[in-house]
Amino acid sequence: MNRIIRIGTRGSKLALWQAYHVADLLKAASLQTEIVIIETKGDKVLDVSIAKIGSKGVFTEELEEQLASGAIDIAVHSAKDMQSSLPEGFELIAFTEREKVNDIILSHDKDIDYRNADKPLVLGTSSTRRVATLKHFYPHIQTVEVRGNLQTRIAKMEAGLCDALLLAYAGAHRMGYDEMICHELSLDEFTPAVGQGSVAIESSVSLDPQVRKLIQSACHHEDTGYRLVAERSYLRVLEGGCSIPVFALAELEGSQLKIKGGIVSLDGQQRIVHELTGKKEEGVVLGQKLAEQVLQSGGEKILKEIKSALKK
Ligand SMILES: NCc1[nH]cc(CCC(=O)O)c1CC(=O)O
Repeated sequence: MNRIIRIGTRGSKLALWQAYHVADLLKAASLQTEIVIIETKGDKVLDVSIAKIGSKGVFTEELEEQLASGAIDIAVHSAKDMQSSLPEGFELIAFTEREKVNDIILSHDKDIDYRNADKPLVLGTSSTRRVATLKHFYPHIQTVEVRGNLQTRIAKMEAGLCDALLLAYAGAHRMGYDEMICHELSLDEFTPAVGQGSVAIESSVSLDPQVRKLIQSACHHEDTGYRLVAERSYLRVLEGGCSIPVFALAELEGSQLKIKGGIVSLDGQQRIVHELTGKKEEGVVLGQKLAEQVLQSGGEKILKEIKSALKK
């Protein structure tokens, strides 16, 4: 095909890494690509916490305008940052192969020992899931909010704001900071955010079906797809924006899909987790069932408390 696939992306280093990753996958399938950088509202308002501007679409709206006008064919995002329901007229057409899903602790100090309650530790993070999870399992750890891209966060840590950062492995790895990773956290305690570690490709529903198919066969990783469909179905029921500490991880065991997910209260006092297994093709239903179990066993009350706390 002679047509150039135009890839829209934000301009941050992580976003560009992801866009070039997708471009590489397309090129490997002999498709031509062009990268178009688009600034979003989320990139402009760096000093306000995302939980406060209202997370809905702050990093995606401008990209969607360009998708709708046909100026770009696809938009590339961290799958984790995508709302569970997209605005009408848009869809996720592919998920790239997921890498390690764990959260990690990143620091220059190799002696960080987060399990030792006698050793004071300040961790930088801006994820409510990570803060609440720390409060639950490691209440001795102090946290401080650190926003901005990874490079900015590391600079703030180096300036003394915190001893270490709590981040996704995927982002640290993509940005080339593997050597600063001092701990990989357990998936049972730090169950990741929905979609963590995969890159999502979004298009307008009116994208030429032939182009859509070519992009999917070049970029979509089937097993990752099964996992993310289930996790995103879970998230959709809980209406969890990125400011709500919900988590879910689906894993394949042969043709079976096992999904574990839950919610943790902001103060870390309550953490509800359930697990379900079913056929990998039934991810949507599994995710919904899991969400219902979590809601019925106390999750609903936690969710209400969180929503009213965030409004203040
Ligand atoms: N919330 C921001 C964000 N969105 C995607 C990643 C990393 C890549 C990924 O998790 O897929 C990160 C950084 C982080 O959570 O540490």
